[in-house]
Amino acid sequence: MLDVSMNNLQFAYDKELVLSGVDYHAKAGKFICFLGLSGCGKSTLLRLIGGLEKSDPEQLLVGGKPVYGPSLDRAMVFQDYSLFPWMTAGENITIALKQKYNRWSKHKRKEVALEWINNLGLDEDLFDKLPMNISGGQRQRFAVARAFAIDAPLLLMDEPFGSLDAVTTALLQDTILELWQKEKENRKTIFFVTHSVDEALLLATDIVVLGQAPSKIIYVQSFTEETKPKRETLYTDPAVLELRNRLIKIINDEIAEKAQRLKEEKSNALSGKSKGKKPLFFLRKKVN
Ligand SMILES: Nc1ncnc2c1ncn2[C@@H]1O[C@H](COP(=O)(O)OP(=O)(O)OP(=O)(O)O)[C@@H](O)[C@H]1O
Repeated sequence: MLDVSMNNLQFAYDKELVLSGVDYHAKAGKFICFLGLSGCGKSTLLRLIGGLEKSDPEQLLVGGKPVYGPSLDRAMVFQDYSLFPWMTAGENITIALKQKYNRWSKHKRKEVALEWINNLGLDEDLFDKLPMNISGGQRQRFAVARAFAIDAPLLLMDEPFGSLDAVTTALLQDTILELWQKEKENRKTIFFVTHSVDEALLLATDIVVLGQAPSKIIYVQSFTEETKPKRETLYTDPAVLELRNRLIKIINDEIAEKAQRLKEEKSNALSGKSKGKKPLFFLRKKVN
């Protein structure tokens, strides 16, 4: 179980400021879904937590410690390219197990991998196939199986079902929820990026909406076990319907505001009235 603290977290790619001061504390065992406009910095935030980008060590703490790089404590699942294409789907799991549990025998690694393949509803015959020879849904199941198999206390998922069909997505959403809920007191902390308000409503204990870049958090909605929306009542419960409308309005307002800002910037540029944009000096932080 790991908690995550973002303290005025700022980040820029070269001179492009993406996060302008994110303050958030995720308690261990929560399922946090990030929503926000395309380009607002959701994936960047996930990459920072995962240690794939470097932040100021004081601005981001995982389990109370600064993030200096990737770690087996933080498993990641991306929308695409989640598996190494040159290994079989099964080896993608066993290699991760070898890294995490280097004393385990080959037999034990395969046994645990097969157990997780079964947990994800996959046919064991797929173990020896290359990722290119199985379906997109099966690849994502293998990626999720790998993430759960190494038992990382923190799971980072970036639109993991974004390219899958609706039925496969629904099945995988239910599987993830079931696996996460099953752990009771020892639940993983999950950060999950999505564009779908419904997906966030279905999965999250906490929905966090980021504003347009350079972004900050503009809205947070937390649920208890009792108030957390269920699939059966996602489209009938008046409280959930009201919340869905509120979230959609927040996002639509951001879209309208961004469109207006871009229009003004374009018109200023055309009329030569550039406001003299201030240069941004928030460069990628170097951590040694
Ligand atoms: N490696 C990179 N180098 C430079 N700029 C980047 C890099 N990755 C992302 N960006 C820029 O940072 C901003 C935030 O990107 P990010 O992918 O975090 O947004 P997002 O909210 O996840 O978007 P989407 O919902 O479209 O996936 C964008 O303007 C993007 O162009």
